[in-house]
Amino acid sequence: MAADQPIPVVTDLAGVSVRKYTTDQVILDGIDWTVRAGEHWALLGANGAGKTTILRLVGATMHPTEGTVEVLGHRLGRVDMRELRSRIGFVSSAQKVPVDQTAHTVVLTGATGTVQPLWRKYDDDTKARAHELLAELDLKDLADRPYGVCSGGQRARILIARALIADPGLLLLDEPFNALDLPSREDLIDAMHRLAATRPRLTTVTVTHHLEELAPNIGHALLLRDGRVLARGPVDEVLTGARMTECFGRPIEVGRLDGRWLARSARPRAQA
Ligand SMILES: Nc1ncnc2c1ncn2[C@@H]1O[C@H](COP(=O)(O)OP(=O)(O)OP(=O)(O)O)[C@@H](O)[C@H]1O
Repeated sequence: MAADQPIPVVTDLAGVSVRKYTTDQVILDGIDWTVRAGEHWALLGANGAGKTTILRLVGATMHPTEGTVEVLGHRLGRVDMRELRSRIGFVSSAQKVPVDQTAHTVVLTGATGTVQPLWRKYDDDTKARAHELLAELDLKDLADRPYGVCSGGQRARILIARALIADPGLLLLDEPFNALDLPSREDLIDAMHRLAATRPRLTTVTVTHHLEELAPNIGHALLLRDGRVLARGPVDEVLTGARMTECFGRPIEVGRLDGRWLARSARPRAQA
């Protein structure tokens, strides 16, 4: 891309609100947010702040009550949602995957966007590509291992390979670190960092609860509180102690070491 060309917008939310139909409860309120190609965003906020709901909007699985959502050049409400979804990669620790299928088969199902494999649709190139992605995610030796016996960290990386085989214009990760032990977490962070380095146009949005889970390639953050944007922009401006304290409603200290983040909640000391 020439230096003077504007960077394409991957998703844009303007004045977006989501309300629960039955009770009129406000879930998201007046969200404005733009993600451009090649950016990596973290979505942070307390439980119930609205992170997953934002992911569902940009993942084209729901419509806003008010405002506009554009994803990969299409406005929700004016596009075939299923077709749009086929261009968006989605990874969630809650994803349902048949446990008896091998890691290689699970990756292949990403090419058809199906839970079960559609064998007639996978040519030799696609099968080879699934092996390449497994290798890229350090899972080369697991190709024939049933998904159900893979560890949580291996499963997360299999699901990322599954999402990447469709060459998505946008990759969404909903709490991919959920229930991972420390080595698995670090392997996944390394994998995300490597993927970003080798794919300059890859665009990701990761919902997470912990700053320690942010890979060094995450350059932007959106902080949500009670369905509203508290801050958005480059991580250096957004992930400050003051902003995190406001976001989570208790004193939080933030530090950074070699591109990684540290956060801890400082309880006010009891008076002696
Ligand atoms: N389908 C729904 N029906 C009713 N309320 C909903 C629905 N989806 C979300 N909510 C409510 O909207 C709010 C935001 O939910 P959401 O799952 O987006 O938050 P979150 O930030 O992802 O939370 P967590 O960190 O706990 O996963 C919560 O109060 C939730 O109970």
